[in-house]
Amino acid sequence: MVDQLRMFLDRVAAAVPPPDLVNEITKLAAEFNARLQSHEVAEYNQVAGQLIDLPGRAQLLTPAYTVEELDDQRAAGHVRFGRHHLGNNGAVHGGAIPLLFDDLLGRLALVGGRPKSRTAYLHIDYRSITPIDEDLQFEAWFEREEGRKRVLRGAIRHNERVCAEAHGLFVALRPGQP
Ligand SMILES: CCCCCCCCCCCCCCCC(=O)SCCNC(=O)CCNC(=O)[C@H](O)C(C)(C)COP(=O)(O)OP(=O)(O)OC[C@H]1O[C@@H](n2cnc3c(N)ncnc32)[C@H](O)[C@@H]1OP(=O)(O)O
Repeated sequence: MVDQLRMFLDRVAAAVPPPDLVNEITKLAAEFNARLQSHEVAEYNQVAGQLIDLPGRAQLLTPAYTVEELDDQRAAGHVRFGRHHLGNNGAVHGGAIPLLFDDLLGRLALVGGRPKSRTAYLHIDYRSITPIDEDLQFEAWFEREEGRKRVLRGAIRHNERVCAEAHGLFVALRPGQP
């Protein structure tokens, strides 16, 4: 379902459909929304975002990224942004790139039984255009850990070319901290 919805968002961004098709799709979407509404659950029971083995944790907000290598210091894999994440002129929107890094670095910050943390800051350097519709490689790694503070870095590459780099601080939550 999530794969189809990701594709749907890409198609919506890319298409200029005739008015009768717009009306038909609007009715179908309204019907799906009504059917899903009757199955709504509380946040801690929801499945979206919890399916760690699916691209982007099955969370539509995040681009579909797949982790292929993971240990408690480093993660690597690939990501593909589609038309939904287009900024302009073939380049990924500048706001979609931190979405990937926040999720990826935040996820690595948890590995190895570390307690939950939240992003305190996330700095992005846009080094070159990040293209849509291309397989891109990413890497994330720990720079250092000091008490509750975890400093992580990440990079997205298109083959040998660095597209973007990230530098983030994640602070481990104290018991009871939301
Ligand atoms: C089967 C199950 C599968 C489940 C599968 C789940 C997978 C799951 C993957 C999740 C992946 C998503 C990851 C998204 C992660 C978010 O996006 S979280 C959302 C965005 N972030 C937020 O909303 C955070 C909002 N801010 C806060 O809550 C608080 O400011 C913080 C960050 C917790 C820190 O507050 P605090 O705990 O009061 O920390 P505080 O004592 O002030 O500071 C601690 C240290 O950090 C330093 N510090 C704090 N903030 C800063 C800053 N901005 N700059 C520099 N230093 C700072 C302090 O100076 C201090 O340093 P030391 O004095 O100890 O040297």
